[in-house]
Amino acid sequence: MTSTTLTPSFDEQYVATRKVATVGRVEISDVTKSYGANTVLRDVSLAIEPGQVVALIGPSGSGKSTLLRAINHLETVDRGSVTVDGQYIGYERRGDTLHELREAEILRRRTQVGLVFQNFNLFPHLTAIENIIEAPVAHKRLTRPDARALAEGLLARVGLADKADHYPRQLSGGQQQRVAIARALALSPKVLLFDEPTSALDPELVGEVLDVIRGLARDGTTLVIVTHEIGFAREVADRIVFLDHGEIVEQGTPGQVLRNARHRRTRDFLAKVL
Ligand SMILES: Nc1ncnc2c1ncn2[C@@H]1O[C@H](COP(=O)(O)OP(=O)(O)OP(=O)(O)O)[C@@H](O)[C@H]1O
Repeated sequence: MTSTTLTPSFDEQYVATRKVATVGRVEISDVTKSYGANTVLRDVSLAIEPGQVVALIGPSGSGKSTLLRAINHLETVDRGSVTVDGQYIGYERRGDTLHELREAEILRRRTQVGLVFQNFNLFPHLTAIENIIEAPVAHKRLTRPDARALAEGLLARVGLADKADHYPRQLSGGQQQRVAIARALALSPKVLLFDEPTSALDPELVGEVLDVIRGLARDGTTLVIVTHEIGFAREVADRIVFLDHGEIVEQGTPGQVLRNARHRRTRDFLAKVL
């Protein structure tokens, strides 16, 4: 009898180096959302396991950002629900019905889910380190000295220890985005959402932000990334979800979706972007 040693694919080797996560399970159940007559999400269901990295891809206007924002209740939905480790961010269940929580409680629960925007959203009048300090002081009741120590560690983690006292205008786009990621991490979120984190960057600055995201994936953070960077999605994601007209048309490993798409809509989209 002969035996064959299978060489693990790049994807398998990459996933094998990742830490095992136990928190950060996201469950999206039958989510439907309309703006007036425009239905932008239709019965979307998706379960994301702790530590999984999911890339959401799809044409402009397909509902990717809306779905991302529904995860941390920045967007309310018309039907369906989203939970993180079994907890609603915006609601509590009483009997058979969901009741929206008060703003203060929503903000408290939302700290479990960080969101990094395309345009960084840093406060221009605060330095890099001050931008990071504010969030844990406001939302985690950390003292300023403790928040500063945390922020210094996070700046080092994103490779910006020497830029702590720079204002956003003194930083490149890639550096600003790394400060925004450090700020999101300051609340120790279970899940990090990225809305096209590299699309506002000059091409030569994209790599440094992608490196930070790769590091987060290795550390076992649950990541949901809306991206037009199909190459990056292929490399970092465990699962690619293709959304079109508010529906999940297809999902699977990068190999399944990008090389062997089953649906014509997926193939047509990929033919345009690849
Ligand atoms: N606040 C809003 N009010 C009305 N319509 C909205 C609002 N936000 C989004 N939409 C509409 O919802 C649809 C989905 O938008 P969404 O931003 O989720 O798509 P997307 O896939 O992220 O697009 P893109 O790749 O261009 O960012 C679009 O038709 C958009 O015009």
